Amino acid sequence: MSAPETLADRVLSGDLALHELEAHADADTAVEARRRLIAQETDTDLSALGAYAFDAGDAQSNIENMVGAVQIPVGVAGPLTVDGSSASGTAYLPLATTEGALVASVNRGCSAIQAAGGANARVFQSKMTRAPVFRVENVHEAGTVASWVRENEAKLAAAAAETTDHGELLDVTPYVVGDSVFLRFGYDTKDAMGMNMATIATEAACELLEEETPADLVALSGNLCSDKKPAAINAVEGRGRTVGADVVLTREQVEDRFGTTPEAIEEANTRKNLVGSAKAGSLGFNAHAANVVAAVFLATGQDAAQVVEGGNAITTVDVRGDELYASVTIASLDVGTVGGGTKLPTQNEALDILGVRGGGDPPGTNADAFAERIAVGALAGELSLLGALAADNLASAHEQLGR
Ligand SMILES: CC(C)(COP(=O)([O-])OP(=O)([O-])OC[C@H]1O[C@@H](n2cnc3c(N)ncnc32)[C@H](O)[C@@H]1OP(=O)([O-])[O-])[C@@H](O)C(=O)NCCC(=O)NCCSC(=O)C[C@@](C)(O)CC(=O)[O-]
Ligand SMILES: NC(=O)C1=CN([C@@H]2O[C@H](COP(=O)(O)OP(=O)(O)OC[C@H]3O[C@@H](n4cnc5c(N)ncnc54)[C@H](OP(=O)(O)O)[C@@H]3O)[C@@H](O)[C@H]2O)C=CC1
Repeated sequence: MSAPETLADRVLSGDLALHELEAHADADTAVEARRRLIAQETDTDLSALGAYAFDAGDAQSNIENMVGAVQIPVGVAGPLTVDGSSASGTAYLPLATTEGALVASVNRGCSAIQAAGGANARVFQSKMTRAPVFRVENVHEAGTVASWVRENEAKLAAAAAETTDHGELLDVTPYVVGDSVFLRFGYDTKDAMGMNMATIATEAACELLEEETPADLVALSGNLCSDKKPAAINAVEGRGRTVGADVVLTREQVEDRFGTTPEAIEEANTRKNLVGSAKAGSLGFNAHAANVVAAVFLATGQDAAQVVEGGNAITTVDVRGDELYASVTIASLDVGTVGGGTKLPTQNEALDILGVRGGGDPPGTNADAFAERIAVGALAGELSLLGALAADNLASAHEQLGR
């Protein structure tokens, strides 16, 4: 095994490629060699990047050309009691962020929800999607392929099942545009977010489809999935977990926690989250659901690019007599408690705070509980920010805490 300096010199001399270092040293030495080289080449001090708290070998399936790790401060909001289909009881919410005032705000929302005895939450659908695109001759052939798919879903499911123990093909929906056929495959991926699982399973199903029909696969992802892009299909049909949360607060709780009235919060929600979002052509009819989604995703090893879909949320607020009803429904929350970045040690610990590390019993229940806790966290964030806007103290809060 070579020392980091020797390895770095071999890369500089052209003897080794930058990405080949792990084949010539243990993972931590390879990372150190690469960091030295980049520091030298860029004349920088990268010692903070090198101060990370896990073995580089643990991250080998998560990163290539590793030079270190960035650290994001993690705070907690809560306690927060959830009555869900899988989540039950009280837990804290780990939030990784650099936006001052965010944790304080979510914490304030949590304290209001706690005063009300907790929030309800429910996963309505769990379906990760992958939508390949096929070339056909013309619309007649497109019709033939779509019909074959509708009649042979069981065969496609069997082909997909060959590739995974946990994944299950739920449905396949054909969409035709001229000589292109898109098939939106939807899978129950249990506790995995499921994007690798669904992609591998869909490839197997596509091989069968190409054997049995005139369709030619052009791309295994044809963007109707729709992964990591703002898309109405996810907002309408859902993707990953579709999950809702709601709570009823008394007038006293609203006044005590937010210094404003139920009527003022309702008006802020209507004019901002509903009318303002409609005028903006927004897909998300909420204030900042993505703030909570992003902070929990970073803390727990979710795929950060899928925050795009996690922002597909609608917040409703209604005065009911002398009480305030508030809800958040997230259409496409892509979460897992196994796989991807969830297995890294710090991310594992964050999942432990929520009590959802690893596979659930039965499978799928941990990721369901996780989704429900995120939805309630988003509700806490919505209530607090709407409260701050209604009481006109958003700017002053960020002057005090956020700078
Ligand atoms: C900042 C507060 C919470 C002050 O709120 P406050 O009511 O003035 O403060 P308070 O001292 O009376 O404390 C009330 C509660 O807030 C919490 N709290 C208070 N301070 C802390 C703290 N240091 N650490 C942890 N928790 C804290 C805590 O729960 C506390 O209760 P207690 O425990 O004392 O009984 C409030 O003004 C607020 O929430 N403002 C809104 C800020 C916000 O939501 N920012 C989110 C980011 S904005 C953004 O990114 C999106 C945006 C705005 O662009 C989207 C859009 O277009 O709408
Ligand atoms: N390939 C792509 O196109 C994309 C990939 N990604 C990346 O994909 C990764 C996430 O993919 P994902 O498939 O979730 O994870 P992994 O690829 O890490 O696979 C997780 C595997 O865990 C196994 N498993 C064990 N216990 C359970 C359980 N209780 N529930 C479900 N599965 C279980 C499953 O094996 P088995 O299947 O054998 O049952 C599953 O396939 C992330 O790193 C993400 O960044 C993101 C977007 C696109």
